[in-house]
Amino acid sequence: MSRKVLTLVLIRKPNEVLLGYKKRGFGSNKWNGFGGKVEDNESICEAAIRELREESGLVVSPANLQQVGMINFEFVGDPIILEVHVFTSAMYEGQHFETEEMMPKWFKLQDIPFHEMWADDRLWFPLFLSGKKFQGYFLFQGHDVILKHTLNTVEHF
Ligand SMILES: Nc1[nH]c(=O)nc2c1ncn2[C@H]1C[C@H](O)[C@@H](COP(=O)(O)OP(=O)(O)OP(=O)(O)O)O1
Repeated sequence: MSRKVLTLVLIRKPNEVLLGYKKRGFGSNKWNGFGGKVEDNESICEAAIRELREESGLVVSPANLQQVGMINFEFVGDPIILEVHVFTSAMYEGQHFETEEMMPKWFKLQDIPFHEMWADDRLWFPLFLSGKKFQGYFLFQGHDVILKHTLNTVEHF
């Protein structure tokens, strides 16, 4: 088993969250946070900020970026574990814009499109939205079916 470290950033307003419709690549045709692979020359926080900027146009400073989750994903038949570090910020600069990869859109919290998101999101978003920190593990069969999972709140990372 080897690991790939990835980031996922969810920008919040009091009653809304910014999601992006992924137009290509892994998880395409789903609404998701912004993120991607951590490169060799950068920290996980630096990668989170860079991927957010590249995919949405928004800029967040390191001081405003808060880690809220850490999730390991395993896919049946794939020896690579995805270690996804989930961050949030309520402070950002810039205007979001559509990129080749993502179409950003604000969603009211009661209108989050879980039926068009990764199946795990429905399980951990409530923790994230209520300000809790969490750690999870999800075993997927294909991209839609969760065979097994664990999800726990944690005090800090
Ligand atoms: N089950 C899951 N639930 C979820 O909410 N986000 C997931 C997820 N599995 C992966 N992600 C996130 C992590 C990361 O932000 C993104 C995938 O990373 P990337 O955008 O780098 O993938 P790509 O294959 O598009 O890479 P590039 O071609 O390098 O852009 O999806």
